[in-house]
Formats: sequence, C-alpha cells, structure tokens
Amino acid sequence: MVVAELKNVNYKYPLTDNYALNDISFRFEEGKFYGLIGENGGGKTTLCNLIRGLIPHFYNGELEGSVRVFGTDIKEHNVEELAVKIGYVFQNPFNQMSGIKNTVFEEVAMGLENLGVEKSEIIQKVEDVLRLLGIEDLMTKNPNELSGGQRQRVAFASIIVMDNDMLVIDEPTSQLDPQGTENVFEIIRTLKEAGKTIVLVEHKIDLIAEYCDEIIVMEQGHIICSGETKEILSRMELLDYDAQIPQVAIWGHEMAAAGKPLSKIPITVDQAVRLVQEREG
Ligand SMILES: Nc1ncnc2c1ncn2[C@@H]1O[C@H](COP(=O)(O)OP(=O)(O)OP(=O)(O)O)[C@@H](O)[C@H]1O
Repeated sequence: MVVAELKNVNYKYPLTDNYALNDISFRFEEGKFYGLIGENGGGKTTLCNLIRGLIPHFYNGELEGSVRVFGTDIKEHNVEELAVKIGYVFQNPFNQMSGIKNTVFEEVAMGLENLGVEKSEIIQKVEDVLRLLGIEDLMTKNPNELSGGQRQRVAFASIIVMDNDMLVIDEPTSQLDPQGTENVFEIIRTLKEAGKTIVLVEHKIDLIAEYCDEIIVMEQGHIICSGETKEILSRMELLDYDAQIPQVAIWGHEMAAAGKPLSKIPITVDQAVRLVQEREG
C-alpha cells in the first residue's frame, strides 16, 4: 500500500525566491524504511514537513503539484489528526520533552491522555514501551534530570507509545555517542519490524547502509536519485553531489580500479568480508 504519494511537487517558503522542493515525485510504501540523505539545505526537512502536513498548514508559501497522504490530499488533512497517524521524532530530544511533567511515566503518558485513552490502558502501554526501550527503571525519575541519551530514549518512548502508522525521524542521533546511536538504530529497527513506515533523515551513512531499505538523495530541492540501499550507496557519483557513500564502498571501487574487483560493491563491512571470503574461495 502507498502511504504517501507526491506528484510534480514544487514548494517555496514564504518570502523566498528559490524552490525548497523542486519537481518532486515519489511514493512512500507501507512498512518500508527510507533513508533521506544529501547536502545541507537540500530539502530533506522540508520534504518531512510536507508529509507531516506542516506544509501547507503551518508554513504558507507556494505549493504546487499533488500530495496525498494516507489517501487524502494534504490540503484537506487536519494536522492534529495527521499527527495521530504520523509520529515525529525531533532532532534534539530536549525539544521533545514537555517540560511540565514531573516523572518519565507522566511524560510518556501525556499523548495518550490527550487522546482520552482509559487510565488502565495508558498504564499498560507506557509500561510496555518503557520495557521495550530498557528504561523501565527511569519511570519515576524527573525528565529534567536525565542524561542526553536517556532523554533521547524517553523522547522515543513518547512517540512509540502513540503507535503511529508512520514515523518521521529527523537526525535523531546528533546528541548521541556511538553506542547511543547504535541503540537508537536498533529501536528504529524494532519499529520497522512492527510494520511501521519510517522516513529517517540522517548523515551517519554507515548506519543508513546497514538499516534502511531504500535511499532518497536530495540536492537543491530535487530528488537526484532513489532506490534500493545497496544499489544507491554503491554509486561513486553521489560524492559529486555532496552526498556521502560508505567508506567501504569507496574501497570496493578502489579494489576494482586496481584490477582486484569483488563480485559487487559492498556497502557494509560485513558484506565486504563475505565478498572477500567468496572471492578467495
Ligand atoms: N522556514 C524556512 N523559511 C525559509 N526558507 C527555509 C525555511 N526552512 C528551510 N528553508 C530553506 O529551504 C531549503 C531546504 O532546507 P531544508 O532544511 O529542507 O534542507 P535539509 O536538507 O533538511 O538541510 P540540513 O541537512 O542542513 O538540515 C534551504 O535553502 C533552506 O534555507
């Protein structure tokens, strides 16, 4: 099933001359994990804002073309209703916290309370999510006294508990050390396994290579290419567009240039090891 479909979309923010989105056509399919990459200012966050309905409901500007999300034209969606279907994880978890709740439990329960969910159901759901993320021991802690990594998990818990069909996640690991980053990707993998559609903006290309099903590369408001992760991230020409590819893919191209090609260009170290073992028989 298609969850969001964009056809020939152009968008300009108010009082700007350049298109932040330029002739975008794309279909997001249910249950897939999309990695959105490309240069700074390429249009990644703007594309996320459009799918979430913030464009055109919050940002005015000029929107042309067709955008349908869950089968309805984005102009006809109510943003609050759309927020129940599409969860958003902020770049900075400090912004995700309400700042008005005294415990992690209350913080995570807040969205469900706002929807009028019954108390016993809220308790069950919050406990399940905290357990899933391994933070049940933080339940009675004050959210303002947590470390950056703990806040990131609580921010994820507040989103996961809402059980949205789709998640838009904008650079969730910018505050985290390598272990925290790996943990967040494992959480996202769990969400994908639960059938969620995920759109992730992220610059850490090795993790994108390991986890995402499909990649969308943006530059100056255009989608310059998209497709299966292993195909897209093996393309050296992405470097010409200030997009990254994994170091191991560059090594694969260097091996080929040196007359020692592998059967394909690897995009993860594990894949490279397998391909070398295969070649050495
Ligand atoms: N609120 C805004 N008002 C006007 N122009 C904006 C606004 N937000 C973004 N832009 C412009 O739209 C273009 C696309 O920006 P966007 O933030 O979507 O890119 P991005 O790929 O997410 O960049 P980054 O990787 O740096 O977060 C840029 O030229 C940016 O300056």
